[in-house]
Amino acid sequence: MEKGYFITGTDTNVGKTWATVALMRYFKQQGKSVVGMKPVASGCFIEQGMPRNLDALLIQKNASVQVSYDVVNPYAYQLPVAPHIAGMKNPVELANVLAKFEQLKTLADVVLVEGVGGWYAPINNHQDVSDLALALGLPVILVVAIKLGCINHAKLTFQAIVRSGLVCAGWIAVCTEPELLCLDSNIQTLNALLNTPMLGVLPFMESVDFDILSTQLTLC
Ligand SMILES: Nc1ncnc2c1ncn2[C@@H]1O[C@H](COP(=O)(O)OP(=O)(O)OP(=O)(O)O)[C@@H](O)[C@H]1O
Ligand SMILES: C[C@H](N)[C@H](N)CCCCCC(=O)O
Ligand SMILES: [Mg+2]
Repeated sequence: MEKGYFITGTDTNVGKTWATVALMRYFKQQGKSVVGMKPVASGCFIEQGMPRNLDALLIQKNASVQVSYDVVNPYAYQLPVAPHIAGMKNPVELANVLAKFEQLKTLADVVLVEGVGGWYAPINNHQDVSDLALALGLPVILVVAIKLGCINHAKLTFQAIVRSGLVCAGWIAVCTEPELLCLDSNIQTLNALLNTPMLGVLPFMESVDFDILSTQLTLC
C-alpha cells in the first residue's frame, strides 16, 4: 500500500459510501490499484444465509482485485442500528479488523476504509469509530452532506478528528439534496472554518454515476 485513507462523515447517511466509491474511481483513473473496506456495517440483508451490506458490496465491487466479502466487511450486523447494539452477540474486536486490513494492504496501491455513522459512533461497548481510525492509523477524510446544520456538525467532527491525534487529509462536500438555499455560501463557510483542504464538491445526482462524481475530486 502506498496510500490509505479512513473515510468518516458528519453523521450516518451523509454520503460516505458514495464519496468512497468516487475516490476509488478517482485513484483508478490515476493509474493506481485500489481496494476498500467497510469493517463494521449495521443494516444487512441475508443472501444464501450470510449477512450482506450494500455499502460493503459496492466497495467490494469497485476494487481493482477480487477480495472476499469477509475481508471487506468482517462485521456485518443485520439490524440497522448502532453497531454496539446490533452486534451485541458478536462484538467488534479491533485486532480482527487490523488483521483484515493488513491483508488488504498487500493487495493494492490505495486502501480506503469507510467508517460507520459519525466519528464517535460506538462500534462496541467500549470503543467508537475514532478508536477504529486510530488503530488503523490512517489519515482521515471528512465527508460533509451540505444541508442545514452541517456547519456545526462539520466543525465539531473536524475538531474531534484533530483531538484524536489523526491527520485530516481533507474534506468532501456532498450535495445529498436536490436544492439547498445558499449552497455556495455554505461551502465557502465550511472552507473557511475547516483547516484542511477541500477535495471536491460532489453534485446532487438523481441517478448516480461514480465516474462523473470522481471527476470532481482532487487529492495530492
Ligand atoms: N451526490 C449525491 N447525489 C444525490 N444523492 C446522494 C448523493 N450522495 C449521497 N446521496 C444520497 O444519500 C444517501 C446516503 O449516502 P451514503 O450511503 O453514501 O451515506 P453514508 O454516509 O455512507 O451512510 P451510512 O452511514 O449508512 O454508511 C444515498 O443513498 C443517496 O440517496
Ligand atoms: C444504520 C446506519 N445506516 C448505520 N449503518 C449505523 C449508524 C450508527 C449511528 C450510531 C449513532 O451515532 O447513534
Ligand atoms: Mg455508507
